Amino acid sequence: MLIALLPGDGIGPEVIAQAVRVLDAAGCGLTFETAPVGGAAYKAAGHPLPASTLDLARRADAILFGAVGDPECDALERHLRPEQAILGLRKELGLFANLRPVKLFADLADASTLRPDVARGIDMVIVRELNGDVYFGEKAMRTTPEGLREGYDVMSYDEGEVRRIAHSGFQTARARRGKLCSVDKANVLETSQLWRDVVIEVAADYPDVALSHMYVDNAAMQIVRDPAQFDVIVTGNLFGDILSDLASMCAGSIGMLPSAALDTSSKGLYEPIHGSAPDIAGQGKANPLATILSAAMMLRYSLDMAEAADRIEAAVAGALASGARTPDLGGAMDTAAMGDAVIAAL
Ligand SMILES: NC(=O)c1ccc[n+]([C@@H]2O[C@H](COP(=O)([O-])OP(=O)(O)OC[C@H]3O[C@@H](n4cnc5c(N)ncnc54)[C@H](O)[C@@H]3O)[C@@H](O)[C@H]2O)c1
Ligand SMILES: CC(C)[C@H](C(=O)O)[C@@H](O)C(=O)O
Ligand SMILES: [Mg+2]
Repeated sequence: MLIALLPGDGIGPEVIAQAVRVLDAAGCGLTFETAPVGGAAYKAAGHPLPASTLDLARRADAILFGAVGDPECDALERHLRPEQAILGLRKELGLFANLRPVKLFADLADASTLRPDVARGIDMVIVRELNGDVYFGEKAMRTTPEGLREGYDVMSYDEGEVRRIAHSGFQTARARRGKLCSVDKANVLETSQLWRDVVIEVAADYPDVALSHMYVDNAAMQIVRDPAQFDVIVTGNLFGDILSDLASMCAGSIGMLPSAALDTSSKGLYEPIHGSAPDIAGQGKANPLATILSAAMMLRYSLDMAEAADRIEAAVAGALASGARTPDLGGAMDTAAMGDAVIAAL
């Protein structure tokens, strides 16, 4: 099995290195090919997503992605910025369904920003649409007739885009506790009204799943008030981006949340939900567990290696149970030492 390794920028290479060590230690027998992406690729090749990197991503059985984003690239034109690489990969490969599991490991209740009794209820998946929404609508800067600068980004979804992510949401819920909460802003946005209408239509195919709807502002509050009420959330690209960072702190740290970006085939891109964290890059402070858990998702969803995925997830739980903590979790362990702890638990 060929894995495209795209470490990217900042802490990306640091966390990817630990995931590769864990995959090797688990005896997965994978072949890795590495390619530059993001700011690193811009600096080396003049483009954040070089054709050779996209080609590797297309050839590989799965993609393991670190993070992109480099403050030195902030002044570039938008199409050359590092973040375009991850947006481009998701779009070019048609990876529209982003599964972001939010789970509290048994030993991490003390790291959650919620009271431990509330935090213990967290076990949900955020199913985030990845190929549409305000991310991919027409966008530009222009000057108004009054001479004012104006920026705009068009938010849109067509019903086909909503229907396919709704199916992902219902199928994810069906395989879990059978509860799906669709999150939108239908009280204000036409995009969201269409979203809600189509989700209700798709629900007819899933009579075994209990569907509810929630406005996104309320959802943000409810996730921190009582996360146990959620099984699966399905939502659009922007709302899912924001809610998943918010939910991560309920589970202890943004360094804990993995993700899978999937199409309808077995191909997938796996990445932590966090970014390149320039504030801690190069200091060994990054928590690699989100990336290690992303690698486990890759084994499960793309490589048909569920047993190895289970072992890696159990090893993460074991490392945490043994007291392993990076600084984001209130400890002092460095990135490689956390990798060591997972390998020891394996
Ligand atoms: N998928 C991606 O590649 C992705 C995702 C989010 C942000 N970004 C990019 O990353 C750059 C930085 O963005 P940001 O600061 O808003 O978000 P970020 O997720 O990089 O960091 C937010 C905060 O969380 C901390 N953090 C993140 N990951 C951590 C980890 N594994 N262990 C410990 N602490 C961790 C950081 O130190 C920082 O304080 C930007 O260029 C942004 O566009 C990329
Ligand atoms: C870097 C950025 C484009 C990206 C997004 O908004 O999707 C990130 O925040 C994420 O969550 O993967
Ligand atoms: Mg994000």
